[in-house]
Amino acid sequence: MKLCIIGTGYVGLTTGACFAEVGHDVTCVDNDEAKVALLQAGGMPIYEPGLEELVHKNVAAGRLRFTTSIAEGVERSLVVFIAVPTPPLPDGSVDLSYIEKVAREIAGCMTSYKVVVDKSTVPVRTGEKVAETIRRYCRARVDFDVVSNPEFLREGYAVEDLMHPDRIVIGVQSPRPVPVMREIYEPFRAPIIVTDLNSAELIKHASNSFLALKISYINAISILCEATGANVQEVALGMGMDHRIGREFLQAGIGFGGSCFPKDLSAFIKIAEQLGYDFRLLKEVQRINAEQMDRFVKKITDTLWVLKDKTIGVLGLAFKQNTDDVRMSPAIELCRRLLKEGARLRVHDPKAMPKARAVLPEATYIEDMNDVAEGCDALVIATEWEIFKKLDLERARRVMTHPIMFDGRNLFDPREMERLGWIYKSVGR
Ligand SMILES: NC(=O)c1ccc[n+]([C@@H]2O[C@H](COP(=O)([O-])OP(=O)(O)OC[C@H]3O[C@@H](n4cnc5c(N)ncnc54)[C@H](O)[C@@H]3O)[C@@H](O)[C@H]2O)c1
Ligand SMILES: O=c1ccn([C@@H]2O[C@H](COP(=O)(O)OP(=O)(O)O[C@H]3O[C@H](CO)[C@@H](O)[C@H](O)[C@H]3O)[C@@H](O)[C@H]2O)c(=O)[nH]1
Repeated sequence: MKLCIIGTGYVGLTTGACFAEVGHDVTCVDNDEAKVALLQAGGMPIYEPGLEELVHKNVAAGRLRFTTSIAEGVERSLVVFIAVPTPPLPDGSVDLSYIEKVAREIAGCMTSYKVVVDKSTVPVRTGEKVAETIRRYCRARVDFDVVSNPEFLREGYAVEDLMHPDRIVIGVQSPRPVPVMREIYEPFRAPIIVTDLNSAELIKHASNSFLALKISYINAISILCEATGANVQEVALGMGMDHRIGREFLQAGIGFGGSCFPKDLSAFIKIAEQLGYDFRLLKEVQRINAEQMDRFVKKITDTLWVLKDKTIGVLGLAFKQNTDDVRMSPAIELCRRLLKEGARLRVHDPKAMPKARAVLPEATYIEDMNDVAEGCDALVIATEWEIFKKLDLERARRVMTHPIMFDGRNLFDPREMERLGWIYKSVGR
């Protein structure tokens, strides 16, 4: 099937590569000329495990190409996916100007029937607006369908999630585009659910908000664990073994971040408000998340007292492991808080240092994680990278002024750390 994806970011690029991998003919469009030139030259704008090989392989096979021209992509394809940003406005609502602009541009160059599929995360009722806009701006007066097909991939695991999705959601206004959408997804052998447009849009915001709720829930439980000497990881394990609860998204830590949860939560609260419902449950999820960071910073200041002129080593800058993405990263937020208190920072991340330098220029960037501890008054673990578990703890202890570690992601075993001579503080244990 001939597909066009408008917006070649995390979602557009990874989705485009996976569609090509299963045999579709894919044109990825982006208005960022530098990004398109980089991709055309064989470069990669993001780090995502397995993506580079997939892109190169499918470009070489002639199934995947990059362009800055929406007209070219639309002309060539039957199905046009929209994967542009839907960033937050200052009041928490969604900036839909990217979606509206692209809808107008698609309409302007349609000369035959198209299925226009929204993959960006949007407020309920956006699809209806997209359909209205296309109808209004389509000079050729051709027929079209609008579909909502939300994306559930996780950064760092995007290829895996796209190739083996839990489910595919297809929201439609009529049955007409359903066979085409089924044909696109047939090679992925995943359950497909067909809903109305509004339900599909709600599924995305409701899912992300529920996952964020799960994290805030376990973070709240971590407070009770600290107050009683219980261990939040054992509590999470015991809860999660009930299949109705599930083990995932019960990792206590310094809170959730990233380009999705914080903005989607604010958006959903705003959408609910506009629909006449005060979603207090989700406001509490936000509050717990913010307080989790406050509590962790307090843990550091309570132990180190004055941070001015102290040197702190921070391991992790990405908003989670396996990615170089630092958008709304709790690790970056933590670094800013420590800098504000006057601390000097020595920082390291396996993949995110180039992107972090742009938003956190004040820190000293260290190439080898085992060199970070040199001369530090404390070490902080801010991102859950597995590789940090291999840190040379003996060497770190020797080169620090004091062997103190604040583990915001519970990577180490508290008893083992004490045995090794560390003052070790983690979350909920
Ligand atoms: N990042 C994720 O893990 C993820 C997962 C699921 C859903 N989403 C949603 O998908 C959407 C895209 O997110 P992302 O992380 O891929 O964003 P991104 O910023 O990485 O990529 C968006 C791309 O769209 C391009 N763009 C903007 N306006 C354009 C236009 N008029 N024409 C052509 N290209 C244009 C930008 O240059 C950019 O390359 C958002 O709604 C997001 O909430 C993101
Ligand atoms: O038990 C957990 C799980 C995650 N996190 C944090 O939560 C944030 C988000 O993690 P994750 O959900 O794995 O990453 P994203 O790539 O942002 O993916 C989420 O947001 C995407 C964009 O909407 C959705 O497609 C995905 O389904 C949804 O998981 C990160 O800061 C994690 O450190 C925790 O603190 N504890």
